[in-house]
Amino acid sequence: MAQVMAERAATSRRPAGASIRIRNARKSYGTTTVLEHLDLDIEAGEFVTLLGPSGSGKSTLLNAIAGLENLTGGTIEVDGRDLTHVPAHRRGFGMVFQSYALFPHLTVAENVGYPLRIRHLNTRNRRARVEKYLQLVALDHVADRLPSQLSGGQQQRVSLARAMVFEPRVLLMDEPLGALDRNLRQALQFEIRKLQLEAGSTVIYVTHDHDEALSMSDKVALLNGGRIVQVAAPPELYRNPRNAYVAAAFGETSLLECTVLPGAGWLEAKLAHGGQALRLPATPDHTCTDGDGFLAVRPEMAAVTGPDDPHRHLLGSLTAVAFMGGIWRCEVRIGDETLIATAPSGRALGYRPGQEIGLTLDLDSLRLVAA
Ligand SMILES: Nc1ncnc2c1ncn2[C@@H]1O[C@H](COP(=O)(O)OP(=O)(O)OP(=O)(O)O)[C@@H](O)[C@H]1O
Repeated sequence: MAQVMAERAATSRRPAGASIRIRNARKSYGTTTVLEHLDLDIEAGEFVTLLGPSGSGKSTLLNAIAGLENLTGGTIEVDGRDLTHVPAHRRGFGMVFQSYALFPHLTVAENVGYPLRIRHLNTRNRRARVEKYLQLVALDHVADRLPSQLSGGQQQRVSLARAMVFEPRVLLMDEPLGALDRNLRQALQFEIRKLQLEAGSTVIYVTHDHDEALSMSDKVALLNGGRIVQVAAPPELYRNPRNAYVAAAFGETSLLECTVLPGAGWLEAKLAHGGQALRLPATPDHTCTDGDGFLAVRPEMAAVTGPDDPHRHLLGSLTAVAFMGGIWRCEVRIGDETLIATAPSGRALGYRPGQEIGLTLDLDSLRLVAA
């Protein structure tokens, strides 16, 4: 009962995450422009990932939100308050970096308690809070060790607990799992998301790992060259990419060059290589509705069949086959381009590389995208 009441009390004083509104953010170093006219809206309690290739401006944007970098122009509002010129230490955000940045001479518990000490929390409350967060990251059994006596994954969990212990409204993370091996990354991805949902904080998370972004986030902002190309929930980004860059950024996609001709209720995609054509339902999800673009095909949208199948949509030549457990992964040549298709692996494929095959396509899911 006491436990339930304590948990209720903790819940009732739990701070909700803050909302963040970035408008027309710009950053230049001399003549080099790093962020350009960037807008981003983050709702309270959202987990938003900044994803993009090296040099696309992810860290610069995160550091500007943290107050560690000054913008050249634009504004950052947090819960409606303009924080653009407020220094980092006054923003009260938690931060986690790839390098754990723990104090080497302090124990795990002292490291986690540090943000509370500088906020002058009394010893009793400090102890209780440190214990709670060490339990949350499953490290209460190593509270008295020094960071050097921990593994990399454990050290990163300490820095996570230290960033969360003062229950910040905003938690900023810059590639926090970048130095860890794959298995540990996956375990910690799950843990971070669980902790964030529990605490209700707003998280902005930088990564260049697409799978990490898709699996953890409420929303992903995909950056390229200092601009946000598309920001949306992961299923939306996956299903309805705005252009070929976004389509290629998530999962495997075959992009076939085509020319689009609009019709009444349909769009015709004339493939640039091989001379075949395809009619798709004209929905608002296509971003190329007239002229040159790409037909974006995910492997699960294209199934291999016989060349004489009356339901086939395209013809191609099978060039390679791989057994992937649940499916056969098939590389199919169409003109000069390659399309990845699948076939169920419950039975023999029945076709060998070099053979002509047919493809049936999920026409409702295919997208015609701008370059
Ligand atoms: N102090 C600086 N002076 C000049 N250019 C800089 C400076 N800091 C960053 N840049 C440039 O700004 C661009 C964006 O850098 P940023 O670190 O934000 O990219 P990123 O997407 O986080 O990349 P990565 O994934 O490699 O960390 C890069 O081209 C970088 O060279």
